[in-house]
Amino acid sequence: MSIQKISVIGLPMDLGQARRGVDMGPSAIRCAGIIERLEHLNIEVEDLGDITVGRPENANDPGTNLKNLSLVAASNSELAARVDEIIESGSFPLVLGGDHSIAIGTLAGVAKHHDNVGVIWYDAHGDLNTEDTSPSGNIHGMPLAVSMGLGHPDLIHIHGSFPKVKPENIVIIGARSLDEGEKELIRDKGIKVYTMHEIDRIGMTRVMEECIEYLRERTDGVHLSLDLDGVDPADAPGVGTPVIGGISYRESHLAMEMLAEADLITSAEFVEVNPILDERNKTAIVAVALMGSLFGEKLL
Ligand SMILES: NC(=[NH2+])NCCC[C@H](N)C(=O)O
Ligand SMILES: [Mn+2]
Ligand SMILES: [Mn+2]
Repeated sequence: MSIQKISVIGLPMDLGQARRGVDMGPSAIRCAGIIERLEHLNIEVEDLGDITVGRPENANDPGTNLKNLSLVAASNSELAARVDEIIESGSFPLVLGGDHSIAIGTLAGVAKHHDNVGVIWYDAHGDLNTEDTSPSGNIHGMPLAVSMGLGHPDLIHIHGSFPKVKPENIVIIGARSLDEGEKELIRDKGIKVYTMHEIDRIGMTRVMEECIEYLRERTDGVHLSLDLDGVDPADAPGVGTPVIGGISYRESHLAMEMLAEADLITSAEFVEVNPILDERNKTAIVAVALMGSLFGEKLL
């Protein structure tokens, strides 16, 4: 089943982390031409605009070290409902962030439609912290744990019962910065991870072949959650938590083309584009090129 229609929706939220500006991500990605790019691919495209995000009155809710918990939770509930609606209508949800905490809402909306959803987490980080292990209190470091049902009740209960995703249905690609608690969780739950070591060692081609085969066997739909900081900061400098030694633009491009060929992905989000930290919108341009490839763009 190839994709007939894509619905683009933005969540311009920067409250899941400490560096302002990632709320301008959806706008930067539209400026880089995402809608026109997708329209060229003979797929019907609709742009649903952006979800409205509340203004933070004080950074911390009483009784928790999670920053902006109530606003992050509210925005994610709204996103979950919108993603749910998009899938219900037979369209493919393409979510533009925003910081990575928005994956909580996307996955909650997606999970409604699957018994066994798979996730590709393309990221320098694991985003597997809980309030007990987080070094920062930033919710963008937690969405994958939340989606497994681990974390604050206000987050794990968004849009339905938990867990949204089973640990054995997750593949992390590009990891090179993991906190101690995250490493423990990965070992504990047996989450499949291709760190930069494996990418260097066996190459992106084999990593993607293995990843595709692994998820095809066990899932009934696969969500791609692509954090632009998975890409090396030389190619994607406009991110709030850059980590050197990342996946190149070329390798990322290949990974997206292989996913397009595999016809495996059923929803996607591109997050953490921060135009304030960027160089002439380079990171948004990279994001748009990767989306083009994901949806089947070819040179010839
Ligand atoms: N989506 C991201 N960029 N996450 C970065 C997380 C960094 C760190 N592990 C933390 O918990 O704060
Ligand atoms: Mn990251
Ligand atoms: Mn991330």
